[in-house]
Amino acid sequence: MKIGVSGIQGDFREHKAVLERMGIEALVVKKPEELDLVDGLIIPGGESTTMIRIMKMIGFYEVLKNKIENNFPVFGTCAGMIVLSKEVVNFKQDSLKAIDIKVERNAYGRQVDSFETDVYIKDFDKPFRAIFIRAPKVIEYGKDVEVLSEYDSSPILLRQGNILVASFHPELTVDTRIHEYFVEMIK
Ligand SMILES: NC(=O)CC[C@H](N)C(=O)O
Repeated sequence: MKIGVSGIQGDFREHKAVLERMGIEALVVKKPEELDLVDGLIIPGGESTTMIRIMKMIGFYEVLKNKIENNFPVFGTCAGMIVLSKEVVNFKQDSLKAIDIKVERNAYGRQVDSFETDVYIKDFDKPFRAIFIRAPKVIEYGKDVEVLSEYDSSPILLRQGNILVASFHPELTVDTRIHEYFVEMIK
C-alpha cells in the first residue's frame, strides 16, 4: 500500500512522517497524474484558499474530484477538511464538494485561535489529544455522514464512505490511531 499526501500546500511533511513511523510508504503528490500512483490521499492542514486555487490552476481539482466520486479514499485535516467540504459558509471560496458538510472557517474563537484538548472518538479505547489551529467548525451535515467525534457539541471527526475529515491536526501528535483508521478504510 502506498498513501499519497497532497504537497500542494500545508503541513504535508508531518503527515508523511506519521505514515513512515507506521511503516507505510508515503508519496508527496504535487501533480494530478501522480494521483494514479497511490491508494489514497491525505490533504493536510494549511490554507484552504491557496490549496483550492493551486489545485484548480494545475488541473489537480478535476482529477481528484473525479477519483473521489469513484471511491478513492481521502482524509482531510483542518484546511483539508475545508477543501473536501460541500460548502464554506463564511468565505467566498470554492471546495471539492466531496463530503456533505457545511463548514465555517476559523470558527473557534478570536482570542484563542489555537488550543488542545482530549476528545473521545467512537470505538477508541482511550481519548485522543486533539490540536486545533484556527480550526473550521462543522455547522451542518447530511444524513449519510457519520460523526466519529464531537467537541463542544460540534462534530470534529466525520466520515462519509471513502471520505474522512478532521477539524484538528492528528499529524501533530505522536498518536497514530486516526491515521491507522484511514489505513483500514483503504484496505
Ligand atoms: N490549521 C489549518 O489548517 C487552518 C485552516 C485555515 N484557517 C483555513 O481556513 O484554510
